[in-house]
Formats: sequence, structure tokens, C-alpha cells
Amino acid sequence: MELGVIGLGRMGQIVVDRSLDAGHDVVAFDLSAEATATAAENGAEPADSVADLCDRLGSEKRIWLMVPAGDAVDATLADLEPHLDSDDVVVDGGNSHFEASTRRAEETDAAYLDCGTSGGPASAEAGFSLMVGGPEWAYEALVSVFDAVATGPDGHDRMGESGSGHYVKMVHNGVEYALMQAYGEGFELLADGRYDLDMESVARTWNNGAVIRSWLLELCEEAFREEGSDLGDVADRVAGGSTGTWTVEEALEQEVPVPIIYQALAERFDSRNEGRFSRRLANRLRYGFGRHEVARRDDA
Ligand SMILES: NC(=O)C1=CN([C@@H]2O[C@H](COP(=O)(O)OP(=O)(O)OC[C@H]3O[C@@H](n4cnc5c(N)ncnc54)[C@H](O)[C@@H]3O)[C@@H](O)[C@H]2O)C=CC1
Ligand SMILES: O=C(CO)[C@H](O)[C@H](O)COP(=O)(O)O
Repeated sequence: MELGVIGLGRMGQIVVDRSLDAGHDVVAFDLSAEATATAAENGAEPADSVADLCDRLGSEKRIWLMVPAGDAVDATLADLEPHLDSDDVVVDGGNSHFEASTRRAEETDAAYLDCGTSGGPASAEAGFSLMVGGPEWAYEALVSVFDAVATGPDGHDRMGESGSGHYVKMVHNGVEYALMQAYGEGFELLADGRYDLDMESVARTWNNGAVIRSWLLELCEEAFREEGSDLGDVADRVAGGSTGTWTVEEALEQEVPVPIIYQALAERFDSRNEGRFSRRLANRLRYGFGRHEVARRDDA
């Protein structure tokens, strides 16, 4: 199959490489000429604009977007739209909000597949897990590409109608936050607890047969191996948070309790806080009602 790929960053280059490896022809475009050149070096046909990419693909276009979620997706679709008709299929493999995906599916002339992609750049060799939403015929038309980009035929499936792929990926990310938080708390107790432990050894032992073994735990093992048992100079600030926020917002809307996912998200936000106002107020209120001593900041 001939596949157009737009967005050739950490994830898009992998879509290109795995598609080429499986024998597909790829036409590639990125706003960054350097990224497009890298794809060309790997065997893709370079395009110098969205219009050029569409010209090179001809009719029945199959196009995979791997640009940042949000405005970049809308901007790319606006450029694509004059070149699309109902025989074409556009896949958005990024972390778009599911409601943005259902809106885009309604607005475009092409068949639109929202594809949640899990695995990250670390899965370049093994392949991704792909959660796809949208018209069945369009999913079927792209199966050989999904086989190539995913771990294989079991690494992708059609979740349902438009929006469902990104909905499932959103919840996946909420679970990811909660698992990271649970591992973090366990290792924190071990690090601050009664025994002098080698964290890499603990993680490795757990990864071999323990109930809680997982890929995230393998990544814990790797982190301790590379950074040391005390994580060296790794800061206690965690970036990101959009997909976890969406999960919690949707849980509130559906009235589904997700306290663990919410707590993991709150911990992430808290990690970016220099001195929590609520704790400072609690400190001062104890003086108010009990005349307890107020601890003061050194830097005030
Ligand atoms: N990095 C990760 O672990 C994962 C990322 N994702 C999602 O995949 C998408 C891409 O992520 P990354 O590859 O990590 O980002 P990235 O920042 O590495 O690459 C994005 C690429 O898109 C290009 N780009 C931006 N706007 C463009 C436009 N209008 N037209 C053409 N190219 C444009 C940029 O030049 C860049 O090369 C995002 O939605 C992200 O949330 C999903 C799963 C895992
Ligand atoms: O989707 C992912 C993993 O599954 C990506 O790594 C994503 O960038 C995570 O973003 P955030 O931590 O802000 O939710």
C-alpha cells in the first residue's frame, strides 16, 4: 500500500520505518525539513508540503497524521481538505481528545479513523498497541498498515464508532498515571523504610514472576539501573497531565468514581508546586485555634 505520513517526530518516524519494513511505500512530510530528510534517508519519498504529499499519493489516499494533538491536527486537516474525498482515509495516531476526533470525523470528506497509540518511542522495534475508532470499511482498508505499525495482528483492533479509539487511549493513560503512582509509592516506602535495599534488584525480582510484573516495572528497573537506587539527580517534578485531566473530567461527567487516577493526577500537579498554599494555611490555622507554634519559611 502507499501511505502518506504527516508528522515525523519521535512517533511518526517509527510509523514510517515500520511501514517501510513491511513493504509499504511511504510518502512523508513534516514542517521540519530535517525530519522529512531523515524519513527520506530511511526510504520514504519526501514531500515538501501537504499538497505535494497529496499529489504524490493520487486517488484513494491513505494518510497517517502523527502531529501534536490540538491545533496542529486542525491545521493539517485544513491543508488536506481540498485534496480529500470520500474514498480517502485519514488516521490520527496522536493523543487527540475523543470529542475533537468525532468533530473532525464529521467535518472531513474523508473517512476518519481516531487511533490511540500506546508504546511510545521505546516500542520502535516491538511495535505499538493501536486502539482504532471510526468506519469499519476504513479500518479494514488500513489493516495491513496497522499490522505493520502495531506489534502484529493482535496489537490493534477497531474499538467501535468514531471517537472510541481516542476514548480508549484516554482511559489507558489514566490507568498509566495510576500504575506509575502505585509503583512510585511502593518504591518510596522501600527507599525510606527499614532496610537498605537495592531498588534495581527489587524491581528485577518483582519482574520475574511476581504478581505486579509489568512493562512499567521493567522501566522502573531500567531507571534504577541507569540513575541509581536513589534516582540520583532526577527532580521530583512531573510534566504533562492533559490526558489524565481528560480522564478525570470524563469520569466526573459519567459519575464513575476514579479516586486513584484522580489522586495520581493531583500528585503530578502537586509536584510542580513550590510550597503548597493549603499546607501553609493549615500550619497557620493550628496557631489560630490551638496556639501551636507556626513553622516559618527560611526564604521569607
Ligand atoms: N511520545 C510518546 O510517547 C507518544 C506520543 N503520542 C502522541 O503522538 C503525537 C506525536 O507525538 P511525538 O512524535 O512524540 O511528537 P514530536 O514532537 O516528537 O513530533 C511531532 C512532529 O510533528 C511535526 N509537526 C508539527 N506540526 C506539524 C504540521 N502542522 N504539519 C506537519 N508536521 C508537523 C513536528 O515538526 C514534529 O516533527 C502526539 O499527539 C503525542 O501525544 C502518543 C503515544 C506516545
Ligand atoms: O500517551 C503517552 C503514553 O501513553 C505519551 O507518552 C503522552 O505524551 C503522555 O502525556 P501525559 O503524561 O501528558 O498524559
